[in-house]
Amino acid sequence: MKTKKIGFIGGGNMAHSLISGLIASGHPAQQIWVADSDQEKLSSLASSMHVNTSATNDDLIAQVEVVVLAVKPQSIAAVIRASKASFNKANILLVSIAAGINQQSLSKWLGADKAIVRCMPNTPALVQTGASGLHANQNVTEEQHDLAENIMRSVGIAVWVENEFELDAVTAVSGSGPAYFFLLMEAMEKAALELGLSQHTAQLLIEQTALGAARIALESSESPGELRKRVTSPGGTTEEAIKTFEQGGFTALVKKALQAANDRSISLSKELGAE
Ligand SMILES: NC(=O)C1=CN([C@@H]2O[C@H](COP(=O)(O)OP(=O)(O)OC[C@H]3O[C@@H](n4cnc5c(N)ncnc54)[C@H](OP(=O)(O)O)[C@@H]3O)[C@@H](O)[C@H]2O)C=CC1
Ligand SMILES: O=C(O)[C@@H]1CCC=N1
Repeated sequence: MKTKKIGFIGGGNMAHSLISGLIASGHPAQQIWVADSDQEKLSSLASSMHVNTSATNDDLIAQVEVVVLAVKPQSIAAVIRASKASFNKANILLVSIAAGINQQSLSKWLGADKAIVRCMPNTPALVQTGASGLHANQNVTEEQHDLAENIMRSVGIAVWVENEFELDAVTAVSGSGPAYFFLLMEAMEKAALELGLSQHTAQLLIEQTALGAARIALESSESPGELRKRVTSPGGTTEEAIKTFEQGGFTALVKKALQAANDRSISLSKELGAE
């Protein structure tokens, strides 16, 4: 994997996270190419990460063995269509990380014989703790399958899903998931300030608590429910907080939020997909 040339079309938030994680895990920056319509963003990526830049998407495709399509879902069709001829290159693998753009549409725009992996990563790839779901079409070779998996594994964990529809759920759970935890952290910080803590102290305590909770959940054989009970002393403080969360419909609200994200992934595929 280390010797493969990887190109990113779109050098925004997610590409930045993936590229930083790849480099930190030992992938040489000289083996990475980026193209972005925003020249300022491109120069900044090149100077901060020492990756190669390509003046056009076609130049990038000519250089690499795997192209990670990291533009907004709304731009995917135009980007693929504009470079269709360049994608006519032996053994090229397209990895699309766009939310909601399905294999059927990608194949229609790119060509039915092309190797395509759909992937849903997340931004913690930046610090090599990403979580990705992947789905390959029937044209993907074993080597390309391993290549896509190795790219994602170098920045975190990677899980293949058998049915493509599962990627809508992966998007709702782990693709968007970091934002849910950040939202909780933001809300806790506001509450902590009201309770009299300084911003610095509140932030430090919340970040360390989030890290500790995640680590204990990962490393312990107990379920989150069991771990929660260990914190919740009968008649104590946590019990009051949990009761308040549930009176406000917390569990039902989380279910509704994830359903909304899942449904948006499906509606994106209808809005933006090929006819
Ligand atoms: N952010 C996240 O947490 C995650 C995002 N994703 C997916 O990743 C993809 C990218 O998201 P994100 O990184 O947040 O988006 P960004 O908008 O941050 O990045 C996309 C970049 O692509 C550039 N771009 C637009 N059109 C072209 C083009 N024709 N050729 C080359 N570059 C172009 C944009 O430039 P400009 O700004 O000038 O338009 C921008 O710099 C999306 O499809 C999203 O669904 C998946 C998982 C998580
Ligand atoms: O919000 C989005 O649509 C993208 C996909 C998952 C995370 N960010």
